[in-house]
Amino acid sequence: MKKHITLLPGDGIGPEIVAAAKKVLDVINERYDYEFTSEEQDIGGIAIDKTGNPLPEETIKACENSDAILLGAVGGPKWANQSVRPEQGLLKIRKHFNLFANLRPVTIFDALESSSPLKKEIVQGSDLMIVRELTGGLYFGQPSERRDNGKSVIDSLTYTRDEIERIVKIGFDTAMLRDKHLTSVDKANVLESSRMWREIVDEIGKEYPEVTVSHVLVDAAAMKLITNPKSFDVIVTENLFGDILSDEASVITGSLGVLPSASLNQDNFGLYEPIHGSAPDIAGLGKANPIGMILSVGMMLKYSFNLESEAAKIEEAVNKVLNDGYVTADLMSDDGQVLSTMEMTDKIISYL
Ligand SMILES: NC(=O)c1ccc[n+]([C@@H]2O[C@H](COP(=O)([O-])OP(=O)(O)OC[C@H]3O[C@@H](n4cnc5c(N)ncnc54)[C@H](O)[C@@H]3O)[C@@H](O)[C@H]2O)c1
Ligand SMILES: CC(C)[C@H](C(=O)O)[C@@H](O)C(=O)O
Ligand SMILES: [Mg+2]
Repeated sequence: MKKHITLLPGDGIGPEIVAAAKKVLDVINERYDYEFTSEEQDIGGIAIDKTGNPLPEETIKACENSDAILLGAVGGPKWANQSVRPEQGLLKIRKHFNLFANLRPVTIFDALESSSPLKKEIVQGSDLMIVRELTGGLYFGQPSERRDNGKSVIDSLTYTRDEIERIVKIGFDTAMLRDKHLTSVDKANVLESSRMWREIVDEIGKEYPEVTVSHVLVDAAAMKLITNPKSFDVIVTENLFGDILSDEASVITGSLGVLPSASLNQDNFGLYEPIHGSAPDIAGLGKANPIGMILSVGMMLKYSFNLESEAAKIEEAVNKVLNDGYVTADLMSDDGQVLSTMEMTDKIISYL
């Protein structure tokens, strides 16, 4: 099998974790006789510094000519107050490729049950999937601007029926492959968009009689997620709520650094990235946890290339490394051996 992948390291710890992903890809090439070629392109702050544009045309072209995209992270304090920001590059690439379906699995590794600040009996055995709408809602609404000489400001939340229907269907399809329980998270007690969302979930639910559906308001869902994570199987929700809830869910798994994601379009073309950001506080120190990035490589193998067993091998290797007591600095551990980004990567590779 031949595949070409565009690597977008981006900013902060992005280059460190994408180097880890590349190492894993190279090893998969050698051990399983695949031909995964790759090239690096710029996105985010580094692209602004070089070209003034957070998503240069050259990057788009390279991604268009690829079978999948792996992204590290974008952003950082250097660009936070500029009119052109790194995060715009990420939003643009998601929109350009119509990557509306963002899958964020939240699975706790046995060895990390004590790494969570939550009680072990609460997190033990947690396994849920957040299906986040990724190309609509507040992050893309127009107008979005300051008004009246800065005396007021507007951000707009719009969704079309089609946009809601397609992500809700992904939510139901995902539930069918799992425990057949879908929690739709909204704010229907306040927002019209959420009331329409709820109606559409109920309509589409009729086509999935085997799936039980719960509607939960986002504020209550935020509470329930960390008090009773095992009550969730699949969560389907709009862009902003999914962003916030997925970072919150990382508390269950011990660290933001271990959660991967897939952002897919209707043809299963995908961009794969850990859910965390560029972690400016630890950038360049070799402290970044590469697990979220490496599991994102696994998601790429599974969702874009149909290599399920190879994806499972990556997860198993991560599981074994953690079971043997190896951790990175972000994972609270009393007796674990703390490894750097590359040491952790090499350890995972040695267990592959
Ligand atoms: N997909 C993305 O590219 C993405 C996602 C989220 C945030 N961001 C951007 O990243 C920048 C920093 O944002 P932030 O600080 O709010 O969030 P962040 O996710 O970068 O960091 C939050 C905390 O988690 C830690 N952390 C994150 N990833 C880690 C890893 N792999 N290993 C160990 N520790 C890790 C950080 O050190 C920090 O303490 C901002 O510019 C933000 O817009 C980008
Ligand atoms: C950086 C930002 C635009 C991004 C988002 O909100 O989608 C990030 O927080 C994420 O979760 O991928
Ligand atoms: Mg986020």
